[in-house]
Amino acid sequence: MSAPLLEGRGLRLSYSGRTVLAEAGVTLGHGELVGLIGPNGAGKTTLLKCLAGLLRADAGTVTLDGAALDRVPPRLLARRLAYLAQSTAVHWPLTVERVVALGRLPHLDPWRAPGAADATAIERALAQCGVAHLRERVVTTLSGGERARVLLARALAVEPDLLLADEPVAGLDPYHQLQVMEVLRQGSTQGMGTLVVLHDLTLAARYCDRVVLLSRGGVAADGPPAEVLRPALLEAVYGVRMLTLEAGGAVAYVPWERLGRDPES
Ligand SMILES: Nc1ncnc2c1ncn2[C@@H]1O[C@H](COP(=O)(O)OP(=O)(O)OP(=O)(O)O)[C@@H](O)[C@H]1O
Repeated sequence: MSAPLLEGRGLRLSYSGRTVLAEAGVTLGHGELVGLIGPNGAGKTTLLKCLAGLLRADAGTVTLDGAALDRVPPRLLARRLAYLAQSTAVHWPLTVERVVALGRLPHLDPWRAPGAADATAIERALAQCGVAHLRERVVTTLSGGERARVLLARALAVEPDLLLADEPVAGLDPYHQLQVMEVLRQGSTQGMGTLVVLHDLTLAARYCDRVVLLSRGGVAADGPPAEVLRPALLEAVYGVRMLTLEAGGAVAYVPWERLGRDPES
């Protein structure tokens, strides 16, 4: 059997003696769209950073196509893996088009100017994220939701095999939440493996092939959305009773009632 596209196993990480990741593990296959969910502070960003090679765990392994991630040459890794951070802060006053073009940097070398393939990737990413009309705008002047979509476009312009996206729909209006999830879904049909941090369980249920529920730094459940998003499990992990609304074979999850103290505190 071939190795998964990305695999993290037994990842442990502590800050000042406080456990943030406790034997966390996740796999991601080619063409899979996997939702990473869990309460604030559960360790989702930390896990994503470990999987991206941005943070070294105290123990455990991360492999890309079966090879240790830290052995993959940085330039090759930058071509294959795109990481979309939770923060949408941008400090450089570049135009939107230039920001998205930065996604092509791993594919260029000092002796080759950007070519047709680069231009195509940039145009496609601008269009997919609905920001082509903003191309001449300076990115620091954009609204939060506009900026978030520009940063996703930069990640997609890489044309990576693997996208690790930390809350790409945070701060987006309903139209653009659906647009972004559709873009991720489309990426999957073209073979891109995506691990996406989400707080919206309805989006996770509707778009993801699989959902990984993180709680207190460990994986509480990993499986198809219908198996993971069970009322009793959600109550235990989130400390919230969810209303579930079923319509046309889909399930919507509405946070309804807090059941006690914050389960991560
Ligand atoms: N550099 C750090 N030093 C100390 N503690 C940290 C550090 N980075 C993260 N933490 C702690 O680790 C825990 C997990 O943080 P992380 O950002 O991974 O959570 P998360 O699941 O992504 O949360 P959220 O949903 O709020 O984004 C939190 O309790 C956080 O306070």
